[in-house]
Amino acid sequence: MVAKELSPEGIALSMHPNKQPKEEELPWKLSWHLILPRLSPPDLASAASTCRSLNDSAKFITAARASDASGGSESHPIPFINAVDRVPYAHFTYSSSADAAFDLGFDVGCRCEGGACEGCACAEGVGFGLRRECGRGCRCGSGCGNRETQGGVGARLRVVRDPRKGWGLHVAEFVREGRFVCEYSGEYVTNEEAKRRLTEYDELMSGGRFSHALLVVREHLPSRRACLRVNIDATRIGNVARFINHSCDGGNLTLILVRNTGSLIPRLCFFASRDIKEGEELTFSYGDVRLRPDGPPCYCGSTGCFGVLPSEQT
Ligand SMILES: C[S@@+](CC[C@H](N)C(=O)[O-])C[C@H]1O[C@@H](n2cnc3c(N)ncnc32)[C@H](O)[C@@H]1O
Repeated sequence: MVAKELSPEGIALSMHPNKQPKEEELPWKLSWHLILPRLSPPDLASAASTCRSLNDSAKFITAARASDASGGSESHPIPFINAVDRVPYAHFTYSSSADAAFDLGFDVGCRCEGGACEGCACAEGVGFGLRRECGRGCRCGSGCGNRETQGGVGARLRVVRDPRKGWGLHVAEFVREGRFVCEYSGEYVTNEEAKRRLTEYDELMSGGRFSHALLVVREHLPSRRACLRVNIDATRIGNVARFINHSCDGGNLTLILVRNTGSLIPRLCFFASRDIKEGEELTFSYGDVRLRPDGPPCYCGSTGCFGVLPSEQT
């Protein structure tokens, strides 16, 4: 098989796996070293099979990706640990916080000076399961104490492979009850787009070896007559929260909607619902199994496990 590739300069290159060019015949070598880090795992493997130097670079890139799921975006590396099979890491585009495209603008916000936001209107809670934090338009600045969930993940974490559940997120330190752990970051999608994607993901999942990370959360408005549905898809773009597995007993995390002042849509944030020991897996409840009793099998291992993974009706 001959792979025809295009270097960034637009030079078409023919690479035959059985006829390797000499190193000095590779004027495009440098370009490849810029391209390789952007390739998906299958494309990286394919490029690695063409010559020794690319193979060495690909190994280096694989090791770097496996050493930190966040690619340097968080304050601590979040390594992939796999004692189960040979999958070195999961590939996705890292985004440490959800899209801020829903902000009302820079004019909305508190006027507190020097980060003293205790008791300011931005810090007032808005009900059970809801919190408010200062936003982009607030004068207090990034050092303000009312921005607990805005500095990336709140604990040391690692991504650990399980033979039946795939990757899972574990804590690498003790986490006290109530502490912020991480935001569920991803693409905000409309209800229609969420339904379309869920149908597509269902089909892919029926073929095995695919799992998605589209989370649907319903926020009941204070009147309780209406509810706002938030769909966040971390399947392609997201942060390490996409690795949090389900537990039928509710797990050790509480999902809280956090609304930044001036932002229309809340962010979804996980807090420890109890003390969590170092090495424990982080889990939460994906929802009600009764919505879809024919869902995939659940392997949460909790004593009250329903045997079925809750999933959204498509
Ligand atoms: C948001 S992802 C979690 C990360 C996922 N394990 C991975 O490897 O990327 C959700 C998927 O994880 C798997 N999963 C999560 N909790 C599970 C459980 N309790 N039992 C079995 N599979 C689970 C299912 O494949 C589900 O579709």
